[in-house]
Amino acid sequence: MRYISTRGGIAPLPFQDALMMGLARDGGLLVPERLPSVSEATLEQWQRFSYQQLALELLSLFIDDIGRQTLNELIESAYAHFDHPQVTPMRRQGELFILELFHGPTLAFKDVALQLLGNLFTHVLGQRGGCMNILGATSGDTGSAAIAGVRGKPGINIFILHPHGRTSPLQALQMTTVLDKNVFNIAVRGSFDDAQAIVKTLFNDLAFRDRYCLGAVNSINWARILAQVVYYVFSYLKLRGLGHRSVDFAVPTGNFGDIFAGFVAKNLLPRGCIQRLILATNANDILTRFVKRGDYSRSQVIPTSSPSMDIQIASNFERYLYYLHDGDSAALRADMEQFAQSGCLDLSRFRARTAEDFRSHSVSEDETIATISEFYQKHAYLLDPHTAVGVRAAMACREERPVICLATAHPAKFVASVQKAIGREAPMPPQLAELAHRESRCEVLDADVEAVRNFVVAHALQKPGS
Ligand SMILES: Cc1ncc(COP(=O)(O)O)c(C=O)c1O
Ligand SMILES: N[C@@H](CCOP(=O)(O)O)C(=O)O
Repeated sequence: MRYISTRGGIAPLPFQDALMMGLARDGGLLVPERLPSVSEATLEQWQRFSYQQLALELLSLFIDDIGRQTLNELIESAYAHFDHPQVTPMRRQGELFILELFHGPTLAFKDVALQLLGNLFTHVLGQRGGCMNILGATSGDTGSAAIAGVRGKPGINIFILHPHGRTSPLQALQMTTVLDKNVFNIAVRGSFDDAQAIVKTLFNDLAFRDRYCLGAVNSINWARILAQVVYYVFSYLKLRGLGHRSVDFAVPTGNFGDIFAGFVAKNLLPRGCIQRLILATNANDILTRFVKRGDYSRSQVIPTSSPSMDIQIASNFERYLYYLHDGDSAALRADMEQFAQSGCLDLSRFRARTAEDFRSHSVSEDETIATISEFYQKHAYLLDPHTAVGVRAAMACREERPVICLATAHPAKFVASVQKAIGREAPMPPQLAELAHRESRCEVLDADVEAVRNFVVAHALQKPGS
């Protein structure tokens, strides 16, 4: 399998090069040259596979430059520290199925991909030699999961930008209390969009990128999307085993990475297995407006109780737009340029196609808290605010099929919202309870490219001989 850029400006690459490139060198995002498809007969064979076995089969469809045995070892070790044998267990709660994606070390769905990504980076660096400086932006969860995936690994430094004071306090501590020498946290005075823009600007400075061997952990990296496809297929197979041939997924959405993995899974499986993706947003509803009206126009980021989704410019939207344009990179480039200049696009001409893929609903703050509270009263099951946004959207958009709701984070990470909803805190897992007593380290900088660049230069690993 080869990878190409949405913007059409690079020669096709094998997987390992795509992994190391992260953001395409022409400013676009890498996508596979073609999407493979999985037959009914293959699905029958996969029906009883463990999470790890299924991951090996699915990843092998997209990775042909890492030997099968090595890939198997990387997968096994990635999921060895999850606290549930099924990695992503699913529970029925009333009419909904809750897919728990928070059983990894940092208690959010990001661990599923980032534990594997850390292993893949180490494997490729081990073969090629050299070093890597990871540069990423987080609104709360990618940061700690990426840090957990690479802390202490030789040949890798990691620089993570988060919006100062806009994550939950525990999310910030999960990052800043990691004191390994290769970990650097930067709190930028601004929003997640500001942080993500700084990261992209530095990646698009090709001389800087090459000199400092920048690597990407955000979902701009295709490997992130790929690893996330697995839990869609795994959970679909579970419901298929119960006699459900067709399902919908409800996905709380910010940067459009998770739901894009769902789009890949939908297209990989036989037609109709995944019928619709329910795209759930909080008050930052640009993507809901896109699905409902084709209106893709950005506004100010609004802080909410689901802070990891406080995003207006969803980086992976470019990948979906590329498919809407049927792979026409020139048309995609024109749209991306127009959006960069004006902050809006009229995509209403795609509404019929978009409706085949998505339903969407935007959830208010009051509804988010009420959903946590009502769900707890009804099922004695605690949702985190992001998952609550997805559950509320599922209830608003569901049709006659079962809906699998992605539970993207553990509720204990969001103390204030849970307290507001049920009048007390969620039981605290030990890895969170101890954080408040730990030493922490973080650099606070203005949301300014040069300030971040200088910080990275001062702390980056250098290529041998440079
Ligand atoms: C807990 C949680 N839920 C949902 C999301 C949204 O996922 P995505 O950005 O892939 O759309 C995020 C952030 O990515 C998150 O951290
Ligand atoms: N919500 C995310 C934002 C970054 O998204 P990513 O999937 O592109 O890494 C976070 O928690 O940081």
